[in-house]
Amino acid sequence: MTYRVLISDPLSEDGIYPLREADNLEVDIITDLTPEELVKTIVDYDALLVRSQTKVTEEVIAAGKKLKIIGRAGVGVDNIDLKAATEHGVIVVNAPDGNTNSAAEHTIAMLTALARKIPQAYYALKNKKWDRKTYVGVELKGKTLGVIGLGRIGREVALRAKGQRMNVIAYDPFLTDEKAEHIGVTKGTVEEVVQAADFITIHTPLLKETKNLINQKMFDKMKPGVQLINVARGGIINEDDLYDAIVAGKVAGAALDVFEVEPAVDNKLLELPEVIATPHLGASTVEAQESVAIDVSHDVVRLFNGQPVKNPVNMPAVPKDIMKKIEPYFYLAEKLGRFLTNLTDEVIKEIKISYSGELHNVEVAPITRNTVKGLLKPHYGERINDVNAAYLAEQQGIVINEHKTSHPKDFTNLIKVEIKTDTETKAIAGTLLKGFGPRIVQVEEYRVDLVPEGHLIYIHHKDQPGAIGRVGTELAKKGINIATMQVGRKDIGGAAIMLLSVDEEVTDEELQVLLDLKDIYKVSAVEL
Ligand SMILES: NC(=O)C1=CN([C@@H]2O[C@H](COP(=O)(O)OP(=O)(O)OC[C@H]3O[C@@H](n4cnc5c(N)ncnc54)[C@H](O)[C@@H]3O)[C@@H](O)[C@H]2O)C=CC1
Ligand SMILES: O=C(O)C(=O)COP(=O)(O)O
Repeated sequence: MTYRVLISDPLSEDGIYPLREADNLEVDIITDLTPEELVKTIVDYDALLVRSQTKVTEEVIAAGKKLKIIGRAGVGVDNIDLKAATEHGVIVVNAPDGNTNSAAEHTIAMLTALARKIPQAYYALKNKKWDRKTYVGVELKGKTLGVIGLGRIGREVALRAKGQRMNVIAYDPFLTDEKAEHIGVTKGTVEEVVQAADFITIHTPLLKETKNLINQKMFDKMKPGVQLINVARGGIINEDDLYDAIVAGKVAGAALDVFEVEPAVDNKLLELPEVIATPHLGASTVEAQESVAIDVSHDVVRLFNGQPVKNPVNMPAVPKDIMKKIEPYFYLAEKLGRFLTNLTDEVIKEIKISYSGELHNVEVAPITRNTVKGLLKPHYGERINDVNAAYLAEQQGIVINEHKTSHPKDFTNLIKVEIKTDTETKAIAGTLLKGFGPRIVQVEEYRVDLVPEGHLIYIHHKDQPGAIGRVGTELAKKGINIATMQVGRKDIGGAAIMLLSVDEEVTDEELQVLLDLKDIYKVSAVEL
């Protein structure tokens, strides 16, 4: 099978070699598409690779009926509708490490240029003005840099600023005292940071919580003459409030790489002499572009080779060593879910999954996702996958509960799945037998030993002589071959089950014939 990859923003040709080398991928580079053109074009593609220009809206994602992965060759995914991607089962990956260094270096370049008014002086000189009075700057040494967002880039900026002999104070909700000490920064609240700083640099993602984080109220708390740098995202600093603070003389300067609306050619901030700017160049180095393109390309190749991706954004990443331990359970988990679908006709309210034995101390969320996927597949078909399984369950109001216990009675590992409706609870359990593969070992309250695959007929009957024989005879009459058979009962002469695996799918009419037999209460076909 060949998958088609659309690259809609300029990516490094040297960085996309993993895509070019893959036998199962066909790559098209079509940049500068209008939103309408993208909606039309995406229909034919299985993967979309972008930078920050392409807006991957819900409309684009919904139009991409074949779309399985969106790769962001960079960090910020605010140009991608993550909710829509998750809902449509499209995995989003990014390249979180590839441009850290370049963005940090660009921030320091902006900081230095701002302090020494280099762009303004350059512009004057190019216009034949030799002006040594207007462009007097300030030293960085001994000044305080406030860093808001001490993630990958913020940390690198802090370390470099210390090299300039600056004091660094930082705010990040995940900054611990130990980490602050290790990096050599003072930890503060966001208010403390803006109050203490001579220069403030922003390195958070653009989120609902960070939009307009730096607003009029914050400017009021800042030192007079403060200068700001934004190489993160437009909109984190409120542009109107920044404009007013500069005009009022509170803010002495701002260095902006990013803007609320890009391209930012008509932005009023650019009219102010105190504002220096670059057109979103933080990640624009040969090295960063090659690195981010390689990272997303590898993830696309991984996905289409059935391997787990390394940098998922809309699904938790699972380390390789853990994935190795849990991946063998995915098939079993999906089959347990699939089987359970047949056990109730009522609305499922809760799925409880209990993991025991070897599974009690590993990350089981991916196994849970496979169980939920199997359970909901009859309702969603191929639309459901690892990315959206939990989301779709949540949309249906189904509560998912995971439990872990260390000691299963008879198995080294056991996955027990129970579904609860308003009136009943149905259970199934399975294990992975070393050297033999997956087995279903419990269906409802019956012990079984069943390979979870193929066509099954699941029968509830009364434990009476002749019941099993009648079923066998009837199937023989129809020319249906029984490959394996499991029986289980509660008490002699009481409720019992038969689980027959047959060589072909049975029709509703054939099931009805079985249901009409004496002592047979319920018959269903289970396709695993
Ligand atoms: N101008 C450019 O070309 C580039 C811009 N960026 C932007 O920089 C951002 C940061 O990149 P990385 O450092 O790689 O990401 P990261 O994920 O390593 O770090 C972001 C940090 O922000 C923190 N944070 C989240 N909410 C916060 C809040 N309300 N206040 C303070 N901190 C908060 C997080 O805890 C995290 O530590 C990206 O999201 C992207 O938008 C990234 C690369 C290049
Ligand atoms: O990685 C990021 O978040 C960036 O902002 C870089 O954007 P770009 O890929 O240069 O359009």
